[in-house]
Amino acid sequence: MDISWILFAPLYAAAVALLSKLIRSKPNRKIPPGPKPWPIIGNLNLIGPIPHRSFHLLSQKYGEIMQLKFGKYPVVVASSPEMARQFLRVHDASFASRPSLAAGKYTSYNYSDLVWAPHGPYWRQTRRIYSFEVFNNKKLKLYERVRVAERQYFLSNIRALAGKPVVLKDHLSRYSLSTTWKMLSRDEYFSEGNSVLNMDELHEMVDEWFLLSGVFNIGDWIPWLSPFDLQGYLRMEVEVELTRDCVKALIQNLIVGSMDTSATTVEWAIHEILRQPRIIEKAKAELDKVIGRERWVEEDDISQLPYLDAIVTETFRLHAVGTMLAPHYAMQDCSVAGYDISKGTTVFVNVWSIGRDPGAWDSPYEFLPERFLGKETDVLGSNFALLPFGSGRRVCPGYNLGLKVVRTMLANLLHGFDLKLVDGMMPEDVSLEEEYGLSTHPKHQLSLLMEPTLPLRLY
Ligand code: HEM
Repeated sequence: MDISWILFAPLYAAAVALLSKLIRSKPNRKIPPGPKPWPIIGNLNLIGPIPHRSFHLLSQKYGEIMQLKFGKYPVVVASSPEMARQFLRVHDASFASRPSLAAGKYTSYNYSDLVWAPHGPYWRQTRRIYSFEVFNNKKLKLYERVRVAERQYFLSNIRALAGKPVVLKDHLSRYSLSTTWKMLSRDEYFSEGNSVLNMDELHEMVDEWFLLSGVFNIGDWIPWLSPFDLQGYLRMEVEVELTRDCVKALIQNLIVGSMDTSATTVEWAIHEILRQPRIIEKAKAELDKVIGRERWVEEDDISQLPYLDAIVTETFRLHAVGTMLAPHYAMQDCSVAGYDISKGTTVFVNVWSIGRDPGAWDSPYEFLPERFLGKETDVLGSNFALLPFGSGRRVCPGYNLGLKVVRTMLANLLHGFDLKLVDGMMPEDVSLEEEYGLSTHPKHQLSLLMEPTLPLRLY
């Protein structure tokens, strides 16, 4: 009996499967260019510890829209203002969801927060609560006195440390957090000696949230590896014992949103201007002229301080804390700029690349606030070359508060203190190295001497 068919049976089966797959696959699909994926890992091997830089390098080869595979899942990266516009404005409705990554499951009570919630009725309702109950202009104005009181506490604390090196980051985070917390609860979230919450624990929680939310967890993309938790991220689950998950997740957003983003932006601004003392001199001259030496800078003064505002805008350009926004997710098949993007694709808008796009910016790698002087520059999502808060349906709902805090915090630090480097450090030694996360920080924290410059009764 001829039994050769037994040997060839697996081959026949494979050929039939391939044929039926080809028949089922959609004809003439045009996929964005990108590197060839490996079996199992796809292109994960190309992503280094600072993913926006890895994407940036790849985009130089494959272009402003490219497609990779993480495991077997498609990932598209937009790296130009026009591609950002395509995903966040032209096709916003198709890409306004989030992928179901481990970060959202473990840090945000099973996607119950606003950052990780998939697009749908729950997300819409929580967004409405944020917009009307927390961030509307009237409410923000009402709570200006809270921000002023917290600012005073922040500035006095720093003044008390005159002559000693100050790790500015800790004070900045504490100030941002206390501002939001008191607007929400009218309560002390911590106080020296009698603490409701321990600041170090809270810091740890926020740092973990941002780290976990930003990481590329291998188990997300190669699901059969997820039980092994190869990078150890899932073991780092945030340990806060609370019960009502949705409320907890939303409050958690307010805490992490306010504590890290504004403080990190100011931290980056200080790193950049310490490298160029002329910028500090120019900003101080403007503050002396407009504000004088007898008072602090108030929120309403900012429109009179174009140079200060230009420093903030330039910081957003080079150091948007969300270097790739939060990941977006295709809810349906969609054609973008002539390419077919499949339902289920994760989309990253590489704001880090866009801020350095030579087609959009002169001398893109130079920190040059002057480029914004005499121009109306939008940072809230209509200028796709500058997207620190994102754009479209998922634009940051806290931008109004974030902008107020960043601008006044930086203005008052420059107005009320001389910032001096310690340990013989020279301006050019100030590091711009990054530590990646959902918010990207300076890798090396700075210690500074902060000498008061206004009459002491003001502190
Ligand atoms: C300088 C300050 C801030 C910056 C640069 C910033 C930046 C961002 C970015 C880039 C996104 C993602 C947008 C996208 O995925 O397309 C975002 C979303 C978000 N931000 Fe902010 N943010 C800031 C302040 C705040 C504050 C103060 C809060 C709350 C207290 C906040 C709460 C949120 C929330 C809840 C989301 C998720 C929105 C959604 O997915 O629908 N942010 N932010």
